[in-house]
Amino acid sequence: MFRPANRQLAHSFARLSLSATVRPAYRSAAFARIAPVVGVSSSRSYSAKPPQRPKKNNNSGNNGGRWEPGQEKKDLGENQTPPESSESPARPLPDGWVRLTEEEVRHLEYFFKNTPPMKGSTKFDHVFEDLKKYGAPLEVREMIAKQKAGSLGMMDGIKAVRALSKFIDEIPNMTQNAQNNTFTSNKPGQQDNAFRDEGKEQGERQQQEQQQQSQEDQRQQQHRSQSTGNKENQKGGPEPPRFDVGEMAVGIGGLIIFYTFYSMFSGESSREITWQELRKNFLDKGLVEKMVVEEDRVRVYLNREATQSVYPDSVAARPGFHYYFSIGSKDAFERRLDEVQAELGIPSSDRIPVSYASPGVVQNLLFAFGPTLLLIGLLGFLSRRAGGMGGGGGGGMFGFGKSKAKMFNQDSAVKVKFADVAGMDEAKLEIMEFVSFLKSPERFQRLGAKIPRGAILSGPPGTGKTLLAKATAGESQVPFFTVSGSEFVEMFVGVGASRVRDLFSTARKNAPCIIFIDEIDAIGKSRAEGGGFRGGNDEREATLNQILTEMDGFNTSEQVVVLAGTNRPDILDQALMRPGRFDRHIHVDRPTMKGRQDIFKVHLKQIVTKEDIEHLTGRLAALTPGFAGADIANAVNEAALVAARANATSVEMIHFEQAIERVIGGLERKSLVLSPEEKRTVAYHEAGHAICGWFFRWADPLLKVSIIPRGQGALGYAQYLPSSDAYLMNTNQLMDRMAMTLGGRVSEELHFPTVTTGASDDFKKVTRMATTMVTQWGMSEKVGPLHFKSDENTLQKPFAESTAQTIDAEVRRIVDEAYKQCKDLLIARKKEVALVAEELLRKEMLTRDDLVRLLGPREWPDKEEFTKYFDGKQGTAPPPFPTESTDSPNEPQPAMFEKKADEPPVEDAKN
Ligand SMILES: Nc1ncnc2c1ncn2[C@@H]1O[C@H](COP(=O)(O)OP(=O)(O)OP(=O)(O)O)[C@@H](O)[C@H]1O
Repeated sequence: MFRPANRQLAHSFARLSLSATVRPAYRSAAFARIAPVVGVSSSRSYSAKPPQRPKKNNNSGNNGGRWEPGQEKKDLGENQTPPESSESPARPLPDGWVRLTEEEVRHLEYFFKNTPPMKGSTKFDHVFEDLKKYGAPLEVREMIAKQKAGSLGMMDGIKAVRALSKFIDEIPNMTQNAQNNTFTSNKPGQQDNAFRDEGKEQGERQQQEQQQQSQEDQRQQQHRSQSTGNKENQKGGPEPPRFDVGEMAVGIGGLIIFYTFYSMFSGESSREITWQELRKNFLDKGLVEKMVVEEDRVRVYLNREATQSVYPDSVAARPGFHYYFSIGSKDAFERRLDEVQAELGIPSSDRIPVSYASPGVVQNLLFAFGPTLLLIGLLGFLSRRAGGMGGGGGGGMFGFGKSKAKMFNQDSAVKVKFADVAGMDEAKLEIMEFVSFLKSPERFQRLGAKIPRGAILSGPPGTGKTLLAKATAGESQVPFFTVSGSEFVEMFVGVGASRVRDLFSTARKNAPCIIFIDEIDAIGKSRAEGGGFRGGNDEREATLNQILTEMDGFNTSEQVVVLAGTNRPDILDQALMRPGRFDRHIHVDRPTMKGRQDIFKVHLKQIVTKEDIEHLTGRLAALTPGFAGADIANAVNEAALVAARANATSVEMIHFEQAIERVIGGLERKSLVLSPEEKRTVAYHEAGHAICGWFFRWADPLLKVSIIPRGQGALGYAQYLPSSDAYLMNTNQLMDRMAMTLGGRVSEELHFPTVTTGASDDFKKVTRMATTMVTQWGMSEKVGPLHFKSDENTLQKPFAESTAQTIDAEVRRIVDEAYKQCKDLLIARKKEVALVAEELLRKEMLTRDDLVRLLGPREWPDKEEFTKYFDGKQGTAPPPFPTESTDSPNEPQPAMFEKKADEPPVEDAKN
């Protein structure tokens, strides 16, 4: 009767078996765990027959009664079902089971009893009995055959255990049916009464045995029967058949594991010997069972049982062990063996069988082509990885070919929406089309419209190109891949292209989705650029070509939108911009006054402030012409930090103004101490700028003038409110601006015996402005309406030498005119300059109100936003917008400083 406890045991044993066969390192540990389990079944009381002795050869009387090789074969063919004894008539077996031959069982038994650590043990005797009577899975027979051939592997053991565990799984059915006195086979509908018959038969036999056995055995038997919980027994009925299928399976499982494990890992499995040793030790004593010739050597298989009796402690008798010796030629070996056998008087019918192992076709082919195939495979693998030549990138060597794009999807969601992007209504409108395409493509396809492939977002840094792309993904609710153009560039050729392939293939898998390539100019530069100075650009070109190919590869229904951001659309390859690739070109400019106000509103949402938002944002927007969205975000955050530093409960106007001042001019340099003479020079220099700004009609209205050093190298500055949204400037405005810029130096000339280096940056601006007027804006009569593109990277000038001279002369003329205009004013207003300079020396910083107090109201009407937000009632002092500065002699000008000074027209002049 199968006991649930045993079933559990059997299952755990099957699991344990697998791990034991798979991990040889745990050999002893596994065995230690197996042994107690096996020990459970050893308490059964089957009668164990003593191990059979090797049969003597009765056919040949001339060999001294030694063991005759081939005897077993003759008596009992290998793998041949033994003739059933009268005790055990043929009975059906479970599916997939075979009845082992006597020789096979004996082989197993011998293995057990001669392999440490089970040497001499009789604990498994009942298992061998079971094997004889009930058979075993076919896999066990195959294992035995392989072990004999020396090719038993781990998989054979695993297969056998699997077959057994399949059988174990069926045990509950058998147990159930056994209670109803029937066992069912695996096949539905087919009755298999193998174990029922076996059980009955065994029960009867055991009852007979029990009568013959000693009293003590009987008591032990009864005790055991009781402990199995047999119901009939408890009821006091007749002794039932004591057959326990689960217990038997556990026993066979243990046997399989032991057999596989120790066959494979029981130390030395072969040893070379000489022909002389073979002859003296084994041939002469008749211990050789067979020989197998393999190429240039011969395996010798000894009859183990005979060898064991002759050499009890030798390794030669160990299961799975064999000797081998080398041969010069097969003919010579056969001749020699014949001679020896003739000498020993062995009749030709009993001679040692010799077989020839042929390596087989596959093995031959492998030997011939294996190394070459391996080499080709290795090279293919490496080149595939290095160049990422496989479809979809394939990873690249050490992962180089994999795209580094970051992916955002619904989970790691892009939370940005169009509402978070302010001040670029037209750009939003344009890109909105992509959203509707991604959301409802059928609307477009129905009318036969081709879907736009992508768009280039161009514009100055920080204007919100990335933000806009993210918002597009956020609105469309699709995955968003973002990658920077520079991430495609690597030192290995082909990696960029591979990454592009990988990116697009991932995107296709995640369609509909958006790819955003930031700084596309890193790879998308015009291939014609660079003229004769090219070199090392092949990798970049290959990457660009790959992008072009991938974009061509989209079919119109593929919902992958490619957006790209750049600050330099002018240098992009024209192939990128053609229809069918980046169809749309969306320019995102610096925000207008209204745009800045909206952006301030977006960022002020997270700020605690009690100010009136409408007025606050208007004033801040007016103070920050030329600011990009990123500058605004930075200024707002800076204001909150300033307020926190001052322990304020809310961020106030003063904090915003200080923050803007800091963003524009940099940190105050309190550590920079100027001498009184230097300070005086700076004061007169700045006063010169301030007076020009106050009295020239077309100059920008002054907001603030200061002589506190800030940032890198600015010793003082005058700040104006430029005509922020003016995109056109006339000659008058340009001349006034140039004259105002020269005001610092002219003032120094007028008030000091010598001049300083402080006006260097002013000269640079004036020269650039004048040059642009002559060469690009057609503001010189002599040069005329011509545009000469100035490119500092090219050595050739786009004009003749004579034109160059004319340009030089015209630039000089314009600057001279501005200088004269400035000098005339400052001579006329020398007293006012001194007035402002002395006040500046006293207070270090003057506001517009101070100037009104010192100079009277400005003669020219102020701009509307100026009067609206700077009426002197709000705020302490207008923050700086440094348009003019006094340079320190040695230090470079801050880039920010210069840039703001020329907004917006001179920015164009750079091109
Ligand atoms: N129009 C805007 N509305 C709101 N915030 C903005 C806007 N433009 C920029 N910002 C802020 O500036 C930050 C930086 O902007 P973003 O990275 O999009 O600029 P970009 O144009 O892509 O810059 P770059 O050319 O240097 O890559 C944004 O995270 C956002 O906080």
